[in-house]
Amino acid sequence: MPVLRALSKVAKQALLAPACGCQPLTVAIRNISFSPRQVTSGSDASFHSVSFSETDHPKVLITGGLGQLGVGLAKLLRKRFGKNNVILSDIRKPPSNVFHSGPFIYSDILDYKNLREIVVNNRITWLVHYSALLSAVGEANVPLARAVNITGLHNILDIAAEHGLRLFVPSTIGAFGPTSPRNPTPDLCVQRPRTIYGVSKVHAELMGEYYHHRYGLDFRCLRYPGIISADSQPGGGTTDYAVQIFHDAIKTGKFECNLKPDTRLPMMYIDDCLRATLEVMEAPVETLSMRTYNINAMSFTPEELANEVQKQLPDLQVTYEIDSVRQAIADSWPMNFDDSNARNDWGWKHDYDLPELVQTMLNFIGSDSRIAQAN
Ligand SMILES: NC(=O)c1ccc[n+]([C@@H]2O[C@H](COP(=O)([O-])OP(=O)(O)OC[C@H]3O[C@@H](n4cnc5c(N)ncnc54)[C@H](O)[C@@H]3O)[C@@H](O)[C@H]2O)c1
Ligand SMILES: C[C@@H](O)[C@H](N)C(=O)O
Repeated sequence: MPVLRALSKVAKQALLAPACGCQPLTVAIRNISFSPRQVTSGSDASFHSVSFSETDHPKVLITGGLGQLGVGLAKLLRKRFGKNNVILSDIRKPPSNVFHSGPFIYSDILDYKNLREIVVNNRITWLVHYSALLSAVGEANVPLARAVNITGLHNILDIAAEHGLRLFVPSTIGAFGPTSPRNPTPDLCVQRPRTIYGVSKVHAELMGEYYHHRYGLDFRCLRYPGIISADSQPGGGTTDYAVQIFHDAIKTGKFECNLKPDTRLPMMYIDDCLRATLEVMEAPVETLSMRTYNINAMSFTPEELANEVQKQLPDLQVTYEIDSVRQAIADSWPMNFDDSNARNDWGWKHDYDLPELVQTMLNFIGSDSRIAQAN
Protein backbone atom coordinates (compact mmCIF):
# COMPACT_ATOMS: atom_id res chain seq x y z
CA MET A 1 0.00 0.00 0.00
CA PRO A 2 1.52 3.39 -0.93
CA VAL A 3 2.76 5.26 2.09
CA LEU A 4 0.41 8.27 1.81
CA ARG A 5 -2.70 6.13 1.38
CA ALA A 6 -1.73 4.03 4.39
CA LEU A 7 -1.15 7.13 6.49
CA SER A 8 -4.46 8.70 5.56
CA LYS A 9 -6.27 5.44 6.43
CA VAL A 10 -4.67 5.44 9.87
CA ALA A 11 -5.49 9.14 10.34
CA LYS A 12 -9.14 8.50 9.46
CA GLN A 13 -9.35 5.64 11.94
CA ALA A 14 -7.78 7.87 14.60
CA LEU A 15 -10.34 10.61 13.91
CA LEU A 16 -13.12 8.11 14.51
CA ALA A 17 -11.80 7.44 18.01
CA PRO A 18 -13.95 8.65 20.94
CA ALA A 19 -13.00 12.21 21.89
CA CYS A 20 -13.12 11.57 25.63
CA GLY A 21 -9.90 9.54 25.48
CA CYS A 22 -11.33 7.16 28.07
CA GLN A 23 -11.40 4.11 25.79
CA PRO A 24 -8.05 3.88 24.01
CA LEU A 25 -8.79 2.44 20.54
CA THR A 26 -6.43 -0.19 19.28
CA VAL A 27 -5.66 0.33 15.61
CA ALA A 28 -4.21 -2.69 13.90
CA ILE A 29 -1.77 -1.43 11.26
CA ARG A 30 0.43 -4.49 11.04
CA ASN A 31 0.15 -4.46 7.26
CA ILE A 32 1.92 -1.11 6.98
CA SER A 33 5.50 -2.18 6.57
CA PHE A 34 7.13 0.97 8.02
CA SER A 35 4.77 1.30 10.99
CA PRO A 36 4.46 -0.13 14.47
CA ARG A 37 2.87 -3.56 14.52
CA GLN A 38 -0.05 -2.50 16.65
CA VAL A 39 -0.43 0.75 18.45
CA THR A 40 -2.98 2.57 20.55
CA SER A 41 -4.13 5.71 18.76
CA GLY A 42 -4.52 9.25 20.02
CA SER A 43 -2.18 12.06 20.90
CA ASP A 44 -2.82 12.60 24.60
CA ALA A 45 0.14 11.06 26.42
CA SER A 46 -1.57 11.12 29.79
CA PHE A 47 -4.40 8.68 29.10
CA HIS A 48 -1.99 6.00 27.94
CA SER A 49 0.14 6.26 31.04
CA VAL A 50 -2.59 5.05 33.38
CA SER A 51 -3.08 1.48 32.21
CA PHE A 52 -2.59 0.59 35.89
CA SER A 53 -4.34 2.36 38.71
CA GLU A 54 -2.04 4.96 40.29
CA THR A 55 -2.71 3.38 43.68
CA ASP A 56 -1.46 -0.02 42.48
CA HIS A 57 2.15 -0.93 42.23
CA PRO A 58 3.46 -1.10 38.69
CA LYS A 59 4.44 -4.50 37.35
CA VAL A 60 7.93 -3.98 35.95
CA LEU A 61 9.95 -5.86 33.33
CA ILE A 62 13.67 -5.08 33.01
CA THR A 63 15.34 -6.22 29.77
CA GLY A 64 19.10 -6.83 29.64
CA GLY A 65 18.90 -7.07 33.40
CA LEU A 66 22.10 -9.03 34.04
CA GLY A 67 24.44 -6.22 32.96
CA GLN A 68 26.11 -3.58 35.11
CA LEU A 69 22.87 -1.80 36.04
CA GLY A 70 19.92 -4.21 35.94
CA VAL A 71 20.41 -6.21 39.13
CA GLY A 72 20.85 -3.03 41.20
CA LEU A 73 17.74 -1.49 39.65
CA ALA A 74 15.70 -4.63 40.35
CA LYS A 75 16.81 -4.49 43.99
CA LEU A 76 15.75 -0.84 44.31
CA LEU A 77 12.40 -1.36 42.56
CA ARG A 78 11.64 -4.52 44.52
CA LYS A 79 12.19 -2.63 47.76
CA ARG A 80 9.62 -0.10 46.59
CA PHE A 81 7.06 -2.21 44.73
CA GLY A 82 7.51 -5.71 46.17
CA LYS A 83 9.71 -8.60 45.09
CA ASN A 84 7.24 -10.23 42.74
CA ASN A 85 6.33 -7.03 40.94
CA VAL A 86 9.75 -6.68 39.30
CA ILE A 87 10.90 -9.23 36.71
CA LEU A 88 14.50 -9.32 35.58
CA SER A 89 15.18 -10.71 32.12
CA ASP A 90 18.18 -11.39 29.90
CA ILE A 91 19.54 -13.91 27.39
CA ARG A 92 22.27 -14.97 29.81
CA LYS A 93 22.07 -17.47 32.66
CA PRO A 94 21.66 -15.67 35.98
CA PRO A 95 24.06 -16.35 38.86
CA SER A 96 22.34 -18.23 41.65
CA ASN A 97 22.10 -15.26 44.04
CA VAL A 98 20.26 -13.25 41.35
CA PHE A 99 18.06 -16.21 40.40
CA HIS A 100 17.00 -16.66 44.02
CA SER A 101 16.47 -12.97 44.77
CA GLY A 102 13.26 -12.56 42.72
CA PRO A 103 11.55 -13.40 39.41
CA PHE A 104 13.89 -13.99 36.48
CA ILE A 105 12.83 -14.86 32.95
CA TYR A 106 14.57 -15.53 29.63
CA SER A 107 13.87 -12.79 27.13
CA ASP A 108 15.59 -12.04 23.83
CA ILE A 109 14.50 -8.58 22.72
CA LEU A 110 14.93 -9.65 19.10
CA ASP A 111 12.07 -12.12 19.59
CA TYR A 112 8.92 -10.01 19.36
CA LYS A 113 6.45 -12.80 20.10
CA ASN A 114 8.36 -13.89 23.19
CA LEU A 115 8.42 -10.31 24.47
CA ARG A 116 4.72 -9.86 23.90
CA GLU A 117 3.95 -13.13 25.69
CA ILE A 118 5.94 -12.02 28.72
CA VAL A 119 4.21 -8.64 28.83
CA VAL A 120 0.75 -10.17 28.46
CA ASN A 121 1.20 -13.15 30.80
CA ASN A 122 2.71 -11.04 33.57
CA ARG A 123 0.44 -8.01 33.11
CA ILE A 124 3.47 -5.75 32.76
CA THR A 125 2.82 -1.98 33.12
CA TRP A 126 6.37 -0.55 33.22
CA LEU A 127 9.17 -1.61 30.90
CA VAL A 128 12.78 -0.67 31.62
CA HIS A 129 14.78 -1.40 28.52
CA TYR A 130 18.44 -1.99 29.47
CA SER A 131 19.54 -4.44 26.73
CA ALA A 132 22.27 -2.90 24.58
CA LEU A 133 25.79 -3.29 23.27
CA LEU A 134 27.90 -0.48 24.74
CA SER A 135 30.30 1.82 22.89
CA ALA A 136 33.51 -0.23 22.67
CA VAL A 137 31.92 -3.65 22.11
CA GLY A 138 29.54 -2.04 19.62
CA GLU A 139 32.46 -0.84 17.49
CA ALA A 140 33.87 -4.37 17.62
CA ASN A 141 30.61 -5.89 16.30
CA VAL A 142 28.58 -3.33 14.37
CA PRO A 143 26.00 -5.76 12.87
CA LEU A 144 25.14 -7.16 16.30
CA ALA A 145 25.02 -3.68 17.85
CA ARG A 146 22.73 -2.55 15.06
CA ALA A 147 20.44 -5.55 15.60
CA VAL A 148 20.25 -5.33 19.40
CA ASN A 149 20.29 -1.54 19.77
CA ILE A 150 18.06 -0.64 16.82
CA THR A 151 15.92 -3.65 15.78
CA GLY A 152 15.52 -4.66 19.42
CA LEU A 153 14.41 -1.14 20.30
CA HIS A 154 11.75 -1.23 17.57
CA ASN A 155 10.29 -4.38 19.16
CA ILE A 156 10.29 -2.69 22.56
CA LEU A 157 8.59 0.46 21.26
CA ASP A 158 5.86 -1.51 19.50
CA ILE A 159 5.19 -3.73 22.52
CA ALA A 160 5.09 -0.72 24.82
CA ALA A 161 2.76 1.24 22.53
CA GLU A 162 0.52 -1.77 21.94
CA HIS A 163 0.08 -2.49 25.66
CA GLY A 164 0.02 1.08 27.02
CA LEU A 165 3.23 0.62 29.02
CA ARG A 166 5.33 3.32 30.63
CA LEU A 167 8.67 2.84 28.92
CA PHE A 168 12.13 3.82 30.16
CA VAL A 169 15.03 3.68 27.70
CA PRO A 170 18.41 4.98 28.88
CA SER A 171 20.47 7.10 26.55
CA THR A 172 24.03 8.21 27.18
CA ILE A 173 26.69 10.91 26.92
CA GLY A 174 27.64 8.81 23.86
CA ALA A 175 24.61 10.19 22.01
CA PHE A 176 26.70 13.33 21.38
CA GLY A 177 29.63 13.69 19.01
CA PRO A 178 32.57 15.87 18.08
CA THR A 179 30.37 18.64 16.67
CA SER A 180 28.27 18.90 19.84
CA PRO A 181 29.20 21.56 22.41
CA ARG A 182 31.34 19.58 24.87
CA ASN A 183 31.76 21.82 27.89
CA PRO A 184 28.99 21.90 28.90
CA THR A 185 26.67 19.83 26.69
CA PRO A 186 23.02 20.96 26.92
CA ASP A 187 19.95 18.77 26.35
CA LEU A 188 19.21 20.22 22.95
CA CYS A 189 22.12 20.67 20.56
CA VAL A 190 23.77 19.07 17.52
CA GLN A 191 23.97 15.26 17.93
CA ARG A 192 26.22 13.62 15.37
CA PRO A 193 27.86 10.70 17.24
CA ARG A 194 30.52 8.65 15.46
CA THR A 195 29.83 5.24 17.09
CA ILE A 196 27.08 2.75 16.27
CA TYR A 197 26.22 2.91 19.98
CA GLY A 198 25.72 6.68 19.83
CA VAL A 199 23.81 6.52 16.56
CA SER A 200 21.49 3.86 17.97
CA LYS A 201 20.89 5.94 21.11
CA VAL A 202 20.01 9.10 19.16
CA HIS A 203 17.67 6.88 17.16
CA ALA A 204 16.12 5.60 20.41
CA GLU A 205 15.63 9.15 21.73
CA LEU A 206 13.98 10.29 18.50
CA MET A 207 11.82 7.20 18.02
CA GLY A 208 10.67 7.27 21.65
CA GLU A 209 9.74 10.94 21.39
CA TYR A 210 8.04 10.33 18.05
CA TYR A 211 5.95 7.49 19.53
CA HIS A 212 5.10 9.75 22.44
CA HIS A 213 3.81 12.54 20.20
CA ARG A 214 2.30 10.30 17.53
CA TYR A 215 0.79 7.48 19.59
CA GLY A 216 0.79 8.80 23.15
CA LEU A 217 3.46 6.36 24.37
CA ASP A 218 4.61 7.30 27.88
CA PHE A 219 8.30 7.32 26.92
CA ARG A 220 10.89 8.48 29.46
CA CYS A 221 14.60 8.68 28.78
CA LEU A 222 17.66 9.79 30.74
CA ARG A 223 21.08 10.29 29.23
CA TYR A 224 23.35 8.59 31.75
CA PRO A 225 27.00 9.57 32.21
CA GLY A 226 29.59 6.78 32.73
CA ILE A 227 28.27 4.72 35.65
CA ILE A 228 30.56 3.50 38.42
CA SER A 229 29.59 0.48 40.51
CA ALA A 230 31.40 -1.81 42.95
CA ASP A 231 29.41 -5.06 42.81
CA SER A 232 28.75 -5.29 39.06
CA GLN A 233 31.13 -5.17 36.12
CA PRO A 234 30.80 -2.78 33.17
CA GLY A 235 29.85 -4.35 29.84
CA GLY A 236 32.50 -3.02 27.43
CA GLY A 237 32.26 0.77 27.35
CA THR A 238 34.65 3.70 27.11
CA THR A 239 34.20 4.69 30.76
CA ASP A 240 35.02 1.20 32.13
CA TYR A 241 38.46 2.36 33.35
CA ALA A 242 36.77 4.31 36.14
CA VAL A 243 35.48 1.05 37.63
CA GLN A 244 38.57 -1.07 36.95
CA ILE A 245 40.93 1.31 38.76
CA PHE A 246 39.28 0.49 42.11
CA HIS A 247 39.56 -3.29 41.67
CA ASP A 248 43.20 -3.10 40.54
CA ALA A 249 44.14 -0.59 43.23
CA ILE A 250 42.95 -2.98 45.93
CA LYS A 251 44.06 -6.26 44.34
CA THR A 252 47.46 -5.39 42.87
CA GLY A 253 48.27 -1.77 43.74
CA LYS A 254 48.85 -1.14 40.03
CA PHE A 255 46.54 0.20 37.35
CA GLU A 256 47.08 0.55 33.60
CA CYS A 257 44.67 3.13 32.20
CA ASN A 258 43.48 2.91 28.57
CA LEU A 259 42.57 6.62 28.31
CA LYS A 260 44.93 9.62 28.40
CA PRO A 261 45.38 11.21 31.85
CA ASP A 262 43.58 14.43 30.86
CA THR A 263 40.44 12.86 29.26
CA ARG A 264 37.51 14.50 31.02
CA LEU A 265 34.15 12.68 31.04
CA PRO A 266 30.90 13.00 33.03
CA MET A 267 30.47 10.20 35.60
CA MET A 268 27.99 9.05 38.25
CA TYR A 269 27.85 6.55 41.12
CA ILE A 270 25.34 3.76 40.45
CA ASP A 271 23.08 4.59 43.42
CA ASP A 272 22.46 8.07 41.98
CA CYS A 273 21.80 6.63 38.52
CA LEU A 274 19.25 4.07 39.72
CA ARG A 275 17.50 6.59 41.99
CA ALA A 276 17.26 9.04 39.06
CA THR A 277 15.67 6.28 36.99
CA LEU A 278 13.03 5.57 39.62
CA GLU A 279 12.41 9.28 40.16
CA VAL A 280 11.85 10.06 36.48
CA MET A 281 9.58 7.01 36.14
CA GLU A 282 7.49 8.25 39.07
CA ALA A 283 7.52 11.91 38.03
CA PRO A 284 4.02 13.28 37.37
CA VAL A 285 3.45 13.78 33.64
CA GLU A 286 2.95 17.54 34.09
CA THR A 287 6.49 17.99 35.49
CA LEU A 288 8.09 16.59 32.34
CA SER A 289 8.65 19.42 29.88
CA MET A 290 10.77 17.03 27.80
CA ARG A 291 10.99 13.26 27.36
CA THR A 292 14.80 12.96 27.18
CA TYR A 293 16.96 14.55 29.91
CA ASN A 294 20.68 14.80 30.62
CA ILE A 295 21.56 13.83 34.19
CA ASN A 296 24.93 14.37 35.80
CA ALA A 297 26.84 14.16 39.05
CA MET A 298 30.55 14.92 38.44
CA SER A 299 33.21 15.14 35.72
CA PHE A 300 36.79 14.01 36.13
CA THR A 301 39.91 12.87 34.26
CA PRO A 302 41.82 9.62 34.91
CA GLU A 303 44.55 11.68 36.57
CA GLU A 304 42.10 13.39 38.93
CA LEU A 305 40.49 10.04 39.79
CA ALA A 306 43.90 8.45 40.41
CA ASN A 307 44.91 11.38 42.67
CA GLU A 308 41.73 10.94 44.71
CA VAL A 309 42.30 7.16 45.05
CA GLN A 310 45.94 7.80 46.02
CA LYS A 311 44.74 9.92 48.97
CA GLN A 312 43.50 6.60 50.43
CA LEU A 313 46.02 4.24 48.81
CA PRO A 314 49.22 6.28 48.35
CA ASP A 315 51.18 3.32 46.94
CA LEU A 316 48.91 2.94 43.89
CA GLN A 317 50.96 3.08 40.68
CA VAL A 318 49.15 4.30 37.56
CA THR A 319 50.52 3.89 34.03
CA TYR A 320 48.92 4.76 30.70
CA GLU A 321 48.60 2.45 27.67
CA ILE A 322 46.17 4.20 25.34
CA ASP A 323 43.47 2.21 23.50
CA SER A 324 43.07 4.22 20.29
CA VAL A 325 39.43 3.18 19.71
CA ARG A 326 38.31 4.13 23.21
CA GLN A 327 40.38 7.34 23.18
CA ALA A 328 38.81 8.51 19.91
CA ILE A 329 35.36 7.82 21.34
CA ALA A 330 36.09 9.65 24.58
CA ASP A 331 37.53 12.65 22.69
CA SER A 332 34.20 13.03 20.88
CA TRP A 333 32.03 12.88 24.01
CA PRO A 334 30.89 15.63 26.42
CA MET A 335 33.36 16.77 29.08
CA ASN A 336 30.65 18.29 31.26
CA PHE A 337 26.96 17.61 31.12
CA ASP A 338 24.33 20.34 31.64
CA ASP A 339 21.47 18.69 33.53
CA SER A 340 19.69 21.87 34.65
CA ASN A 341 16.39 20.84 32.98
CA ALA A 342 16.23 17.61 35.02
CA ARG A 343 17.02 19.58 38.19
CA ASN A 344 14.37 22.23 37.46
CA ASP A 345 11.60 19.98 36.09
CA TRP A 346 11.49 16.96 38.39
CA GLY A 347 14.00 17.87 41.11
CA TRP A 348 17.01 15.77 40.11
CA LYS A 349 19.86 16.06 42.62
CA HIS A 350 22.92 13.83 42.89
CA ASP A 351 24.29 12.62 46.24
CA TYR A 352 27.80 11.48 45.29
CA ASP A 353 30.70 13.75 44.27
CA LEU A 354 34.22 12.46 43.59
CA PRO A 355 35.45 12.12 47.23
CA GLU A 356 32.30 10.25 48.36
CA LEU A 357 32.43 8.06 45.25
CA VAL A 358 36.05 7.05 45.91
CA GLN A 359 35.46 6.39 49.61
CA THR A 360 32.36 4.30 48.89
CA MET A 361 34.01 2.24 46.15
CA LEU A 362 37.12 1.52 48.24
CA ASN A 363 35.06 0.57 51.29
CA PHE A 364 32.88 -1.77 49.25
CA ILE A 365 35.60 -3.49 47.22
CA GLY A 366 38.00 -3.51 50.17
CA SER A 367 35.53 -5.25 52.46
CA ASP A 368 34.66 -7.73 49.70
CA SER A 369 38.30 -8.66 49.18
CA ARG A 370 38.90 -8.98 52.95
CA ILE A 371 35.95 -11.40 53.12
CA ALA A 372 37.36 -13.36 50.14
CA GLN A 373 40.79 -13.58 51.78
CA ALA A 374 39.29 -14.80 55.06
CA ASN A 375 37.40 -17.63 53.28
N1 LIG B 1 26.79 1.44 32.34
C1 LIG B 1 26.94 2.69 31.89
O1 LIG B 1 27.93 3.37 32.17
C2 LIG B 1 25.87 3.28 31.02
C3 LIG B 1 25.95 4.66 30.69
C4 LIG B 1 25.00 5.19 29.84
C5 LIG B 1 23.93 4.43 29.40
N2 LIG B 1 23.87 3.11 29.76
C6 LIG B 1 22.76 2.33 29.23
O2 LIG B 1 22.12 1.62 30.28
C7 LIG B 1 21.70 0.33 29.81
C8 LIG B 1 22.25 -0.75 30.72
O3 LIG B 1 23.65 -0.63 30.70
P1 LIG B 1 24.60 -1.75 31.32
O4 LIG B 1 25.85 -1.05 31.67
O5 LIG B 1 23.88 -2.52 32.36
O6 LIG B 1 24.87 -2.64 30.02
P2 LIG B 1 25.60 -4.06 29.97
O7 LIG B 1 26.34 -4.13 28.69
O8 LIG B 1 26.34 -4.31 31.22
O9 LIG B 1 24.36 -5.07 29.92
C9 LIG B 1 23.54 -5.19 28.78
C10 LIG B 1 22.77 -6.50 28.87
O10 LIG B 1 22.02 -6.64 27.66
C11 LIG B 1 21.93 -8.03 27.40
N3 LIG B 1 21.58 -8.31 26.01
C12 LIG B 1 22.37 -8.32 24.92
N4 LIG B 1 21.69 -8.73 23.84
C13 LIG B 1 20.42 -8.99 24.25
C14 LIG B 1 19.23 -9.47 23.61
N5 LIG B 1 19.22 -9.77 22.31
N6 LIG B 1 18.13 -9.61 24.36
C15 LIG B 1 18.11 -9.32 25.67
N7 LIG B 1 19.21 -8.87 26.35
C16 LIG B 1 20.34 -8.72 25.64
C17 LIG B 1 23.32 -8.57 27.77
O11 LIG B 1 23.28 -9.96 27.99
C18 LIG B 1 23.66 -7.74 29.00
O12 LIG B 1 23.38 -8.43 30.18
C19 LIG B 1 22.18 0.23 28.37
O13 LIG B 1 21.12 0.54 27.50
C20 LIG B 1 23.25 1.27 28.27
O14 LIG B 1 23.36 1.82 26.97
C21 LIG B 1 24.80 2.52 30.56
C1 LIG C 1 28.91 6.10 28.80
C2 LIG C 1 28.22 4.80 28.56
O1 LIG C 1 27.23 4.86 27.64
C3 LIG C 1 28.98 3.52 28.61
N1 LIG C 1 29.56 3.35 29.92
C4 LIG C 1 30.08 3.46 27.58
O2 LIG C 1 31.17 3.85 27.88
O3 LIG C 1 29.85 2.99 26.49
